[in-house]
Amino acid sequence: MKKLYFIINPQAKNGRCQKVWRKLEKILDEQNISYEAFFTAYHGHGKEIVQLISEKETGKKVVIVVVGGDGTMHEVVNGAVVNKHIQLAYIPGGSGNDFSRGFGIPRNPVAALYHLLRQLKEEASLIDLGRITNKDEEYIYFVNNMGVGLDAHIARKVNLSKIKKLLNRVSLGKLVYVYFLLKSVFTYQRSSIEIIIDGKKIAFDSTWFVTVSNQPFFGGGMKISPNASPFDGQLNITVVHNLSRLKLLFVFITVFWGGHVAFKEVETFTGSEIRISSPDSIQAHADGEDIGCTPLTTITCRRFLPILSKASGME
Ligand SMILES: Nc1ncnc2c1ncn2[C@@H]1O[C@H](COP(=O)(O)OP(=O)(O)OP(=O)(O)O)[C@@H](O)[C@H]1O
Repeated sequence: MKKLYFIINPQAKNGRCQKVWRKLEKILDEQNISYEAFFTAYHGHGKEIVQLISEKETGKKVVIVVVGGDGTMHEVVNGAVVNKHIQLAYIPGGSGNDFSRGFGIPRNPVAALYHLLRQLKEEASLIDLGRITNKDEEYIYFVNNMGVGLDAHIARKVNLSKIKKLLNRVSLGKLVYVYFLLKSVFTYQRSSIEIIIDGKKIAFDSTWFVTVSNQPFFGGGMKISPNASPFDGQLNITVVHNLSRLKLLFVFITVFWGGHVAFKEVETFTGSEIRISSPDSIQAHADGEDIGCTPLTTITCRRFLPILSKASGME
């Protein structure tokens, strides 16, 4: 049996993840499953805990299970990439949980735990990751998506918001992205952006955002990139530009089923190296976490991270 570690963000979903963990802990204890649990205490701690586990278990195969949201998964992924003997798994405990949508993991945390326990006996699947190089030449990996423009602006607002707490309390946490979109749509300043995809330069005026996806979902269930797959060695780029504020709202409704890609103002591309720059620096995010501003270069890291999940529809 592989050694099992849990990294729990007790603050995910505004503290409701603690309740989720208590349920999971009870099942693990009832089934006499041996594990160790660590709790994140601050932003960035998830990555540090992975390093700690890795030093303790040098060279041994271990499974690290994230119990939290996409932000915690992002931190753990960034710790795990340098330790090839670590396999990752995920139990949704956050507000958005797009990782579980994109990787076929049950949305119910208890069902996700049983799913994981079954997967422990199986081989892990190697998935693609995106790797961003920022202007300080630092690497930032993402598992879901990265973006520049309005999506990063909203991600920052969401992370700092009090309304998220309120919505989580009535189990509507994933609507927080919708709330901030509605708030930002009439004030956000669009920009010119230049993208170079595998050497081919494309310039866009009046751009709302550019999203680079490894899997289809963003922002708590929006199907921003319906064709993205973490197994194809490619990243999927979505550019929304030259669109009036009112029409953006209309197009936005269709993003929940991926219908937005039919609009002429929504352009999609695929590539394995994407350079994004702009005359003024524009906010960027990776997996919903603030990562500074443009210019940025993103590449695909093909079949880079072992993940324990093999739901139907996945390779
Ligand atoms: N103990 C802690 N106190 C405060 N913030 C923390 C703590 N542990 C982790 N964090 C930070 O909380 C942020 C949000 O965490 P996470 O994404 O897991 O939950 P969420 O926002 O509820 O879910 P989602 O991202 O799926 O919407 C992350 O940036 C993470 O670094």
